[in-house]
Amino acid sequence: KCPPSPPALPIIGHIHLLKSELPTSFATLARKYGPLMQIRLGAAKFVVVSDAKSAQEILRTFDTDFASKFQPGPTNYHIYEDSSFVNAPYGAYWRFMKKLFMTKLLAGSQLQRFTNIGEQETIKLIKSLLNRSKAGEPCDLTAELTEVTHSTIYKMAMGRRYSNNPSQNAEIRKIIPYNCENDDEKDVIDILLETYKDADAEVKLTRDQIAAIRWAMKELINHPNIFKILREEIDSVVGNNRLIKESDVPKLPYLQAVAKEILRLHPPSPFLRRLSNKDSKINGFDIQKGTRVFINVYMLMRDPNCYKEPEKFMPERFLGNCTEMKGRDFHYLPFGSGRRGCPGASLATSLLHATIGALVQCFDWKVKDGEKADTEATGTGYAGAFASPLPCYPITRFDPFQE
Ligand code: HEM
Repeated sequence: KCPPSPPALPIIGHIHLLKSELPTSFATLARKYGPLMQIRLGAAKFVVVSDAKSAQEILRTFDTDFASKFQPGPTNYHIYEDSSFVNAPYGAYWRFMKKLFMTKLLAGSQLQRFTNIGEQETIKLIKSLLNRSKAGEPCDLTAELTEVTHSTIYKMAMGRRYSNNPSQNAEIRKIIPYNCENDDEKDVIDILLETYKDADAEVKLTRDQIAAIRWAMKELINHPNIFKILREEIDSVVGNNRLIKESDVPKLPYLQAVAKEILRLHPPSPFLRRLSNKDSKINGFDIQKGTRVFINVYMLMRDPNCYKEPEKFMPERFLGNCTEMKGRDFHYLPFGSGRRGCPGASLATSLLHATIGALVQCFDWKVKDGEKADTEATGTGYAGAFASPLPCYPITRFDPFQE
């Protein structure tokens, strides 16, 4: 019993049924063809999952059987195909990297070091925006955030060897040796260097982080009432003589709710990708070994049976006991779930809190050429909204560095 499929055309399959925004196109088809459907894009076949029950079966009950990922593009053109941790097949290499991430890179003092780097970079961002504000200049917030995120990732990867000179960083990247072809000969350093040179990981991490902050600022500019509540909360906890810090966050539930709501409404990765390692049955349908699966988390996180007025930006839904979310883990998946879930989730959220908090604490925001920040829908293609420019004016309201 195979999942149903919309009528296909020869050669192109279902491409003609899709608009440029893939998550919403798949959602429209799923409403007609059901929570599990087969889609063919040219020669490539996929199963698209659109309900929490099937997602739970894949990500929890049969997690190991679906623990590999397929490459989103043609693999022949993937330069770092063999070294990518983000896309690595489930196996010894992935397990080794995962362990390294969880026990060394994203644990204990390293995690604290990353959080400190995040805080230093936020200070740099605020200082740069204060200068813009003083000069009465507009800024492209996306460009500023890109700069900060790149520099954060380089500092995390290179530690003390990182320099403040951008051209030197480019040089460092060029000279890192990368000639170990044979998997058996790789040592820890080779693998770490590969991870560092992993274009997928770097692009993805940079893109996700920037997309989330950019969406947060757009929604906050367009919802002055929510902006005001958030600022009042920050003022009441942090006071008015210093910049917000990561350690303030536990006392800032509204800030946490804003970040959660941003990731619900605008997940930087609207799809999770899985590749089945063996034949299985999901939600009553047969899924063959080798099937490529897209889980449409964009749709799950806008399910009207789970969220009241799902299209609206309402951080309140994540406050208090959060009854809306009880037992609904598989309706909230901005960081994925299971073995392949995002190991950087807590670091990412803590960077998100610090940056959004500081931007709200220090500035009023005006959008160039008009009242509202344009909130284009999901962004085109497979990925979430890419980092398009966000031109706006920061108006200094509080300068934590004033003597
Ligand atoms: C707002 C920021 C971020 C978002 C929304 C995000 C989201 C995601 C998502 C959805 C996945 C796929 C999960 C799945 O398939 O179940 C993922 C994987 C991953 N993320 Fe993140 N991420 C973010 C930031 C970070 C950061 C800061 C790091 C590292 C420091 C990180 C490291 C990774 C890695 C290594 C994987 C691949 C894990 C694997 O395949 O086993 N992410 N992320």
